[in-house]
Amino acid sequence: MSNLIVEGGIPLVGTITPSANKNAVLPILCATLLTAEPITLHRVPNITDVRKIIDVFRRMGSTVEGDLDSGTLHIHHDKTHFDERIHRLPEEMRSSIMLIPPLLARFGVARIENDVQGCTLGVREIDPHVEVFKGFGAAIDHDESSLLVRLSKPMTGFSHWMEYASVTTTENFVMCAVLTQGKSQLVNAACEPHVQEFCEFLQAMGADIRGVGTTRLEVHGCERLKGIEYTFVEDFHEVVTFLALGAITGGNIKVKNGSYSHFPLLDKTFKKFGVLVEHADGYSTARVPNGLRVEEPFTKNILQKVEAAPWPYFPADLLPIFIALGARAEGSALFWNKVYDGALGWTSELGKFGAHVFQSDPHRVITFGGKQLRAAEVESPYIIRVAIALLMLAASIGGKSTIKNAAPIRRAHPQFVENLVKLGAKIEWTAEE
Ligand SMILES: CC(=O)N[C@H]1[C@@H](OP(=O)(O)OP(=O)(O)OC[C@H]2O[C@@H](n3ccc(=O)[nH]c3=O)[C@H](O)[C@@H]2O)O[C@H](CO)[C@@H](O)[C@@H]1O
Ligand SMILES: C=C(OP(=O)(O)O)C(=O)O
Repeated sequence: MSNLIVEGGIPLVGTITPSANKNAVLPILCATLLTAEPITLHRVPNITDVRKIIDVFRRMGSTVEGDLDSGTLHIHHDKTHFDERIHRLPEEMRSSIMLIPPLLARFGVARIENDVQGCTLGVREIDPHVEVFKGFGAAIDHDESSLLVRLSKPMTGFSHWMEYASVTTTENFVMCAVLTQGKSQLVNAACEPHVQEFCEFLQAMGADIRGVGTTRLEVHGCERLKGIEYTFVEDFHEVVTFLALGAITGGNIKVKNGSYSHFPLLDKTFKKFGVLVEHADGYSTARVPNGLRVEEPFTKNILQKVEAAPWPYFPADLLPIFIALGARAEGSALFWNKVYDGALGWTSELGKFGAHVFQSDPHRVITFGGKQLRAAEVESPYIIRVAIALLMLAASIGGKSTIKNAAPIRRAHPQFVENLVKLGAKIEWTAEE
């Protein structure tokens, strides 16, 4: 188990260039398998999920050159082979399921282990994915430990209305459709910034995808996709995380940000806690002029609230970051996770810091902020952004705190602790994985 030891109470100050968004990088890495031409990627983050995918590429005979220290990778899937009896796709990461469409397109078969759960946020269904694979003409065999997907003839165009806007199912739908003859349509598609970046990457490869950024996608299949060179944009999760870290520690972090257009609702949510975000000259900054304080709603008998749902709502993955702000800010706020049914149990850990947070049902917690907090030893579940939320509180409180099991941070944020040290934090890992 990897733990983080934090000597808190130090305002974090400085300038940060965020990494790329794990949830754009991983589907894009999977999509590279859709072409046998060389692909060059820049700003690839050195995170555990990326290393696992690269490892499986190499085991399948693909060439992956370059290195994750420089962030540039040259990927060539020209000698790639796949044997479903030998090749196990990476487990404990949700993105493994996005290797299925390119493997199907190239080899007509893919097998994935059941454990493609990723963060332990509650139920993470595979049924919507199965529905998509079947819709494109695949047959599914399911045993206790794995899912075998097979094609006996080329995929055919498919029109589908999803029950809910699932991110990875949308990406899988698009990957099935881009090389399938004819037209495919998806209604209730996810449109998160990472889904948009992923579709734009495929468009650059030559895919005909219409409606990117909306909930209706239309894909016209093409014969082949070409190799390209691509540079990842800054991760909005990381931009938000560093702004929040600056705000909660009473510091000031200037964060490089190339995508202000995604920020209006995020900025508004920061403002609910007294944090004023400004964007100028390619950077974002946050000020807390009157201390962390929950903005009173005008409507009587309601709490200030943050409501997380599929984009363009506030993103569920960022909820823990704002729960940490809520636990610190004077006043009460309701946090409502409309996506996951098991993503809030960890909030009981906040009590160890002396925070008052009440879970009213599987989807909602209320923070009663502004309490006197103390350093503590807390344990993170296997949820990336929760390890960060616990770290945020620890960094804001004087004294030494321990975040046990903080390793999930490494799934999404390269050099995270090193970056915090550069900003003035006293923080270190205690045990290596
Ligand atoms: C690799 C990757 O990109 N992972 C992200 C992706 O996971 P992932 O694509 O697995 O998440 P989904 O969008 O499928 O949603 C996850 C689960 O939430 C429930 N659900 C979701 C939406 C909804 O309207 N109703 C509903 O019930 C379902 O049980 C579903 O299984 O999107 C999630 C939701 O933004 C993020 O937390 C993950 O970080
Ligand atoms: C939940 C996350 O990732 P995954 O779906 O890969 O577990 C996340 O990125 O916060």
